[in-house]
Amino acid sequence: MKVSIIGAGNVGATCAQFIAMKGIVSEIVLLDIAEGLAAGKAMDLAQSMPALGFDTLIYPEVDDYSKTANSEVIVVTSGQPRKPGMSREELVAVNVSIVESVIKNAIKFSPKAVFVIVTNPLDTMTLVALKASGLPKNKIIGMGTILDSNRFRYFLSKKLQKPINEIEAMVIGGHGDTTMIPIKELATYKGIPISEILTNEAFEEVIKETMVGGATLTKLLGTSAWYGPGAAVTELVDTIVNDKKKLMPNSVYLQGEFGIDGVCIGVPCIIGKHGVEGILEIKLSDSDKIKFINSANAIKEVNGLI
Ligand SMILES: NC(=O)C1=CN([C@@H]2O[C@H](COP(=O)(O)OP(=O)(O)OC[C@H]3O[C@@H](n4cnc5c(N)ncnc54)[C@H](O)[C@@H]3O)[C@@H](O)[C@H]2O)C=CC1
Ligand SMILES: O=C([O-])CC(=O)C(=O)O
Repeated sequence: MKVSIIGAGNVGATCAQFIAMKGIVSEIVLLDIAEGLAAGKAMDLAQSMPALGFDTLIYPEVDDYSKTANSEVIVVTSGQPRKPGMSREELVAVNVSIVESVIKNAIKFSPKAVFVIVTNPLDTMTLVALKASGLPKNKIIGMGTILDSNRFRYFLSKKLQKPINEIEAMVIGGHGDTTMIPIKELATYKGIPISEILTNEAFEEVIKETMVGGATLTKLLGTSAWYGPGAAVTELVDTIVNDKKKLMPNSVYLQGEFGIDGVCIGVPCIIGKHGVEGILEIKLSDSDKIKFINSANAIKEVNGLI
């Protein structure tokens, strides 16, 4: 089993690290256009294996896609990250041509792969990938709201002072500071609705922290995050490769679901070896329905720039 990661920067290399450490596949190809970067990261990672007890083969490549041939999954982490003070949407002009060229190169050698898109602005880049690939929509998955959901769980765990793994929560909508929608009704602690435990004011604070979670990290780090993103991609890749049929929110192309047409946006979907194997049209509150429509319209506006 082979996974190729295109873009060996902070997020791509962390994906390689976590995927290797979890032993999800036997081979990882780490490709970048920057001379030396993929080679250095792959060598460094390989030298960590004896101490940590894993032995995935990691092949570095500089722009030679033939080595990615017959990958089960292609992860696209190539492109610029934002700097403090920027929105993700401001990256659209610089990243659109990168994603287009990466997809066109990768698909020549792995026409059956499922593509996981990570580059921002995520929902627009997922649409760019869908169009550039010509693949059926189930093969193109944008990873954003898995990460947002994990951040929602983190801020809830901090507020409640409870272990994060006892908390379930989901974010849908766009992967943007103003477009994501943390769903109150689905947040639970040990199965108990968190709305029964937290005051409305405290819950709203958590929602605000979640929505700017990526921006907060970007301000602290001077560039955007990588551990949370790398872990979320790893969970998604594991779900695809091992055909887990798991319910997880991802950006997928909608054609009428939730009353939305022609955009990629985060919705709960069943993920397995064929990629998106179903979309679950959960019942939204009236206010979340409005937020979802506004989110889709905001994504459409950015899509208009490509
Ligand atoms: N969807 C999500 O949840 C998240 C998305 N991101 C996005 O992921 C992208 C990557 O972020 P980082 O890894 O932090 O950036 P980075 O700058 O550390 O790495 C990006 C890498 O892409 C490479 N690259 C650029 N053009 C390329 C091409 N044509 N072919 C191959 N490689 C190419 C660069 O040489 C660089 O090594 C950014 O757009 C960022 O906004 C980051 C975190 C989370
Ligand atoms: O914040 C960013 O620009 C990177 C990203 O998408 C995230 O960490 O959620």
